[in-house]
Amino acid sequence: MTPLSHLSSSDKLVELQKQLAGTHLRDLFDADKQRFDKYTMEAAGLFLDYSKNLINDDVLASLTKMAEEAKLPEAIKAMFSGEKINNTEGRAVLHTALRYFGKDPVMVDGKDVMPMIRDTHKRMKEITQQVHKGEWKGHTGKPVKHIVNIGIGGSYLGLKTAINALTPYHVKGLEHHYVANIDPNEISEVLRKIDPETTLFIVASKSFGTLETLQNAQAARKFMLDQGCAEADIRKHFVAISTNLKAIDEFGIAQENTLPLWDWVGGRYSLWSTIGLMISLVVGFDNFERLLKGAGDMDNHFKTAPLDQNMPVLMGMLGIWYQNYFGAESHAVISYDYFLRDFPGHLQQMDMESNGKRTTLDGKTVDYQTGAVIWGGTGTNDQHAYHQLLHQGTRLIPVDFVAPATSHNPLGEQHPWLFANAVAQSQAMMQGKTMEEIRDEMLAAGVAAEDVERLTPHKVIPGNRPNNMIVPEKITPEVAGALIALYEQKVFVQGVLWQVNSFDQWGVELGKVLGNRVYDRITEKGATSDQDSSTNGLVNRFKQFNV
Ligand SMILES: O=P(O)(O)OC[C@H]1O[C@H](O)[C@H](O)[C@@H](O)[C@@H]1O
Repeated sequence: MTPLSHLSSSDKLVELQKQLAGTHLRDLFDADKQRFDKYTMEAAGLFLDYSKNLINDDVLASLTKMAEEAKLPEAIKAMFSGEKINNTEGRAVLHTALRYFGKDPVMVDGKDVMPMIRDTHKRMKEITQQVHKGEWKGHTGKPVKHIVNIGIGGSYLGLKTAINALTPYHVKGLEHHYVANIDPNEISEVLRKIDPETTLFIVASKSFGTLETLQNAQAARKFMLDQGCAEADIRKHFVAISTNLKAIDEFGIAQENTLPLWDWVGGRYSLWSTIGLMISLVVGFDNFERLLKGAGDMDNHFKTAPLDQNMPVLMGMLGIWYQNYFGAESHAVISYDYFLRDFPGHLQQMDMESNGKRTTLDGKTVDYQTGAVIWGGTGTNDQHAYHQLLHQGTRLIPVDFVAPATSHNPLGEQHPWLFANAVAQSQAMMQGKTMEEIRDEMLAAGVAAEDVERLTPHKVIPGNRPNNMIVPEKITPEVAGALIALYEQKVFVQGVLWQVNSFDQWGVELGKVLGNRVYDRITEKGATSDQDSSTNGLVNRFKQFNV
């Protein structure tokens, strides 16, 4: 347990944890038949059942009190109003402005950013329509049939998640591909599938300085030239998105094919920006706008709902309850929807790059745990893989199940079975199975008494494992937007309570710097001997096979 002792309301939570530690979720359900009615809520098309959490009214009241003490309402206001809350980079955090459709100005450094946002939406719509109508033509005059997003991290994970979530909305006749990794296998596979005459590459990079993206963009450019596209026609096949317009120019992408981005949009929060061009191309601009509107609805809820009826606040505070008061170390998100299969990967960057920090906003080292290890996957597949550990392992792993009530593909009884499995997993985690139940079941089935004794301990499932169920009616663009925004705001809530800057990522820099140094050693002649012995050895092994 690593309580947030910088907050005086934390003491009460320590006490409540001790009281609840001896209580089973089953008992909480038995004691209060209204538990479901009490601990469910709806916002922006998302229904949340948080009744299977180790909570009671006192816990919720104390968590709310702690959020107030941590000045969460003030922090929410500061973010939405464009204050420079990213204090290590001196930046505002305004991805929320990208999905704001109201009339009020949103000011950064004395300037309303809304007209710029509307201009770029217009531009995104134009590009999308040109491609869809076959007006955007390649160097041989053929319309675009393949679009390739070259980008990594925040310039890949979010847009891919949204695009796959919206599979039923994909426009016909366009193939979409992604190149993120510097591993040459990835781009080679994509280049093998596309037709150079009908391909449009989108180079998406906030900084336009990311190694992987620049190398892949150069490889794509070379491929086009090798395939007979003249240098002067390269512009017909490349669009670039970045804050760094100078670097785009140096790379050789025409200015008219460039979309801007702003430093107040964090990479992992950028799918709502021009980085989302790929989404607009794949699902159409109207559906992209619907995605933005859904996220905007969630923002509005987050901004206006009282803390104790606020979905991102509740989910954020419940996460803190388990990480800091029950000693949980990770948090799983499991979607019972094939189209949401990329969601956990996006959440990993969104959450772990945001709150994987150990220094408070004013430079002190924390004395409590911060960001949880986020992981997950797709049901029902994962039931046949790692759910064993969720049910009988030694660790407490809170889970969010995301399970839409209806499917875009109602095929026989498959969707009811899918949903039934989601609910059953949630119920099994909560209830477990007692020794008595197992014993009685086996005896009734005629199992020999000595086998009953031998097998019972293996079959006991402790239950009492907290979980949330998120049940939208269906994954529409609005719902997908609201769902992603829900988790973004949950991450924000936790960052405020943990007093960290959720919007920088200094930790990823060291690996990049050392990567350059190791690359220099790998490409220098002769044996390498000036690094630690492991680095020297590994570099020299590489050289042995690459003379
Ligand atoms: O969009 P880019 O500037 O190319 O950045 C891509 C990614 O690079 C870095 O690794 C950062 O840690 C990520 O936050 C970012 O999303």
